[in-house]
Amino acid sequence: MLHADQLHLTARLDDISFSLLPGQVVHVLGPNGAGKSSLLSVLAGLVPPEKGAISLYGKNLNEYALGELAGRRTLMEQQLHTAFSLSVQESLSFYSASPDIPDELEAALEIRAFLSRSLNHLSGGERRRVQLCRGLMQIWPTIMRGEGLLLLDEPVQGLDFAHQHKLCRLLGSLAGRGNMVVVSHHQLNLAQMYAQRVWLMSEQRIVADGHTDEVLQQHQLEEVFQCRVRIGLDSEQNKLIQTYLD
Ligand SMILES: Nc1ncnc2c1ncn2[C@@H]1O[C@H](COP(=O)(O)OP(=O)(O)OP(=O)(O)O)[C@@H](O)[C@H]1O
Repeated sequence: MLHADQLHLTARLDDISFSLLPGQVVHVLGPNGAGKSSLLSVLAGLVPPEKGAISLYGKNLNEYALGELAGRRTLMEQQLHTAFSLSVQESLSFYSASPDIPDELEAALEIRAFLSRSLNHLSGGERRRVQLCRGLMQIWPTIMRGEGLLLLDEPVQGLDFAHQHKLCRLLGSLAGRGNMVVVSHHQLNLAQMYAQRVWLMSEQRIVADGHTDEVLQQHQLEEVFQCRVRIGLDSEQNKLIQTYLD
């Protein structure tokens, strides 16, 4: 269980409280600058909150040794770092004791085909898939026990549609084992399809926290995103969210 109480981080996050239960998938939505990345960094223990406390499985985040935390939670950051000219295989080996990509990860991310290639010679979407694989392999034994905290900042950025869906299904399946997943992005329809819970952020606060259907409502989305929203049904009666400007 992840519990955050009255977080406050100088001008970047304000008075945020929640509890996240094992097995939950939360999608974090909000306009640019709303505080999504800041929140994920704080939950990862990379940035201490100025006020308030976060506990992970009953223990305060700041009481975890760095190595213990690195085996318990993973944070996939928005930026793709490719400063070194490493091969994909070398890059994975920095993060995981085992060199083998678990079959479940390969099925969703499909990176074995370019293991020997340099990270710098991959496309943006391919690099993103490697980055995801690396982050998940970092805590794979914990994920297998269903005790991981997965914090993913805009992981679908750059992925083609099939890989966006494969990733969302993978995250659902990992949550099904008991892992907690917090994923930020800007795709309302992915949240509609795959989130169990949505945190809608605006101006460094969570302004709505609840079941996907409760949060993804026209008036609420229009207010937060300052954009017109139309929610309809497709031919198979699935909800479809469209955004537009007048
Ligand atoms: N390192 C930093 N130091 C100070 N302020 C920062 C820093 N990083 C971000 N900010 C500011 O904090 C606020 C929240 O930024 P954050 O990156 O968390 O937003 P976000 O919701 O992830 O946005 P986006 O959708 O653009 O990724 C913004 O006003 C931003 O300018």
